[in-house]
Amino acid sequence: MAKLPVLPQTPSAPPGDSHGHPARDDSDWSTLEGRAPTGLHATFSVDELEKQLLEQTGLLHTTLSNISQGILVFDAERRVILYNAQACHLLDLPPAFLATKPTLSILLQFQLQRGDFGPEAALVGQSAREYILGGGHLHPPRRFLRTTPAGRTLEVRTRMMSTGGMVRTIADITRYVQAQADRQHLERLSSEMQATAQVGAWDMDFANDTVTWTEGIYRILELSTTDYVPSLEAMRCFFPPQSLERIAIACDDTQLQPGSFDLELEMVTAKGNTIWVHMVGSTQWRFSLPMRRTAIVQDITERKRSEATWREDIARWKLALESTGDGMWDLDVRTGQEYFSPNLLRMYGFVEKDIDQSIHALDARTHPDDVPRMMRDRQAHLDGRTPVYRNEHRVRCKSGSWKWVLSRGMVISRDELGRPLRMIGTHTDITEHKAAEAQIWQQANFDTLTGLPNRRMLRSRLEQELKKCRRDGHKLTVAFVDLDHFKEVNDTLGHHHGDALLIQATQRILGCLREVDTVARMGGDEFTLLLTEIVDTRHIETILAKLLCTLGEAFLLDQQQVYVSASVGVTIYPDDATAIEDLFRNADQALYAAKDAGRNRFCYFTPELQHAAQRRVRLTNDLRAALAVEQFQVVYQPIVELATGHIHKAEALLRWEHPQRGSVSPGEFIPIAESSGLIVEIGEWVFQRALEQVCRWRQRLHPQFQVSVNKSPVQFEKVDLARSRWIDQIRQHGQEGNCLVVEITEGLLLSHSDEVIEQILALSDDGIQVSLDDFGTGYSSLAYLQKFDIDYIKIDQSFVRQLVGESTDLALCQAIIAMAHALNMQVIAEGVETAQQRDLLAAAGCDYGQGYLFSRPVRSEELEALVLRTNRGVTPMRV
Ligand SMILES: Nc1nc2c(ncn2[C@@H]2O[C@H](COP(=O)(O)O[C@H]3[C@@H](O)[C@H](n4cnc5c(=O)[nH]c(N)nc54)O[C@@H]3COP(=O)(O)O)[C@@H](O)[C@H]2O)c(=O)[nH]1
Repeated sequence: MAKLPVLPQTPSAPPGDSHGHPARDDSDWSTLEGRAPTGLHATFSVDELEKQLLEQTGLLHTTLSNISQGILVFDAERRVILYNAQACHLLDLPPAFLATKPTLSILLQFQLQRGDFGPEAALVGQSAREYILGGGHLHPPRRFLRTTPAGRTLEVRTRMMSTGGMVRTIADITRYVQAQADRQHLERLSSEMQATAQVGAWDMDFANDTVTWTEGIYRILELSTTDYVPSLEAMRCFFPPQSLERIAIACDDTQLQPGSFDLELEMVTAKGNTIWVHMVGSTQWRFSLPMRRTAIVQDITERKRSEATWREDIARWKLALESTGDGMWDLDVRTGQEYFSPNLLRMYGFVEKDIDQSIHALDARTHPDDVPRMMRDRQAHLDGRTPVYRNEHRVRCKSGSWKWVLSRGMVISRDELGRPLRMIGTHTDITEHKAAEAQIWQQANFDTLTGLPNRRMLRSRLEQELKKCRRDGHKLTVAFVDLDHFKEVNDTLGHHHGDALLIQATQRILGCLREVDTVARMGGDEFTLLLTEIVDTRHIETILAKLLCTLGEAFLLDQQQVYVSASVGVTIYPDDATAIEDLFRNADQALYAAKDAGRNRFCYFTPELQHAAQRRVRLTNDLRAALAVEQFQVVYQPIVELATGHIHKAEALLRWEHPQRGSVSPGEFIPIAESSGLIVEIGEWVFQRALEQVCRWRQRLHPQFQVSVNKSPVQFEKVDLARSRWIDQIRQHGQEGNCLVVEITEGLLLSHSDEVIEQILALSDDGIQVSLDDFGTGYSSLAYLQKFDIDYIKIDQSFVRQLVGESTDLALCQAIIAMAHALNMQVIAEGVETAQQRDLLAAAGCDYGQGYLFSRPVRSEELEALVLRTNRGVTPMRV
């Protein structure tokens, strides 16, 4: 601390001028400088006075050393005559420098050079910058602020003294300035926040009849902050009567005191606009009198407007939804209260009073089987996991009946945490739709005639059963059942009776099976059985034997007894195959084998059957190429007139010389050609060859020579209208229709197709004769044949083969011959291999014979030679 010189005393200080120049006032200093209290001169000696003075000087030292402000005292020449340590600290001046009593000018020079004021004294407040840069020669400002290079803010105050000197105080107001800045920042934030949130606050002091409100209220009420001073009375103008009434009830009701309030009110702004505010606050009461009321006010006009629009929208939606015929529901998710529209209530036969307006009302009427799924779906939507709620369930109506409804809905409002508040939706009556759906499902999966599962359902059941078998290691039997001769029944007795037979057959099949088994109708007369849980394969045989037995018994159709049998193909999982397609293919092959073996039996699938099937597939492929590469040949077998031994008829028979397999039997490839449809093209080719041949033979052998051509039923069914009719081609060759005989099978006659019947009759009209092949193996009666204009019937080989005197077969042959003749038909006996057969047949009056006895089927040249020989009187011989 510098030595303190004693300053001269002045009696009074002149007041400061009105321009802010420092006032001359040294009254404080007088105390500091140790002026003696009044009366001391009279009571104390000089020594005592000096002593007192020293004490006061010490006190002054101590005081100056300990105050927070820095002090610099200048004399009239502006020299530093007094300073304290705080001044050195705040101004960062070395005490030694001040001890030299520098003038103000030197001091400022020092500070300027050191950069204390920044370039161009930028760190000094505007009011003092000129003074500083002027080296302190100008009149000093009474107060200015400056920032130190270290970032502190100093407040510098200067007071002129009457002595001509001056006192300068320096205070560090950094913290004050910072706090000031923080406060301003907060105020700015608060103002912005109020503006953004459209919030304000007011405080009403009823005791002092004053109101204070924040800037936000000015904004909300569209008031200018400058020209409006709020008052309790004036505030009432902003509330319309209904709002004042509500305030009176909510805030001024003494029953509620001390009351907090939360109101949504209408207000009218200074510009006359009606707005909505949310007012939350409280009232302080004393002796039943309101003392003070504070409230936060938020402008919620926008929200109210959108709520109103939203309400209108909802109302419109409700109207629209109701007009669709759907029922509407509106659920308050938090309370569970639910509104049901008139349509919805009507849908279930209710009126409003019948049912609680609660979510539980319809939940309780929901079918118990549907509840878990419905709850899951609804919760998923409430939790925000699905965009919409959708569920189909049954609801019990007032009458007790059930209605299927499609319930759809959506959460339309959630709180700030995303929790659902409100959900609306509809109920659509889908009872009829469900019934139709069930019917469609039934039709898609079950056979309408028998009610049995159809092919599609069978596959699905089989998939299930195979899964179980895989899991449990069980075997499963797949059996294809085909009713033998069903087609004949259908064709002869009509579809109505065919249907009746199928229904009865179904009942019989079901009667042979166990609950666990499945029987499906695949279409027509084909059924499939799935025999599950078979431990011993002997059970399969027991079941199938029973099945064949029951299906072999007479069916009573409209008083008529009808007999059919069944052929069954059996395959076993997993022994034969594991895949569905393979099992089906196996069963089909086994069925084929059962039929091939004479029907009315069951056949197990064997690898050999598979090989045979594979062979059939290969033959089919080879057949396609056979015509083009000329692997076919037509051979002829004579048909001998039994009475004379003459030959003027022959049957054209097809032969296939396969390049690798050699000669393939027609018995093998004709069925393949039929099933593949190739028979149409092949048959046409045979017809062409036979026609060409008969033309030649009519010239060379006999003018009435006839060639028989086999025409498969498939050729009648798949008639190619683009091709010219056979009669046209015959005539083009200069022949008449009777040069050819068409051999048809009995089955074809049973067809009730008008087209087929027409074709058969057309043959006769064209003069082409018709021969009925394999007679006796089918169902046709001779009387029935009459209407088809049949010319010949060919007794099947099976009757001729065992033909001996007085046999049943002979009796049958005799009967057939007699009846045929009676009906004006001629008879050809097939398969005549012995002279005895020939003689018996001849004796029975049979017109013609065909068989190895006379000749095997031979090439045309050979037959020609044979005929020439024979007809010259040589007895026909075995070739
Ligand atoms: N749609 C067509 N079917 C045809 C055609 N060619 C032949 N077939 C049919 O194929 C079946 C087998 O015919 P195939 O092997 O030629 O046998 C015929 C004769 O060879 C045989 N036959 C004749 N005599 C005897 C005999 O004394 N013993 C004996 N075991 N077999 C004999 O009979 C078959 C005659 O058949 P069909 O008179 O037609 O009944 C057969 O069904 C043919 O019809 C063709 O071009 N188209």
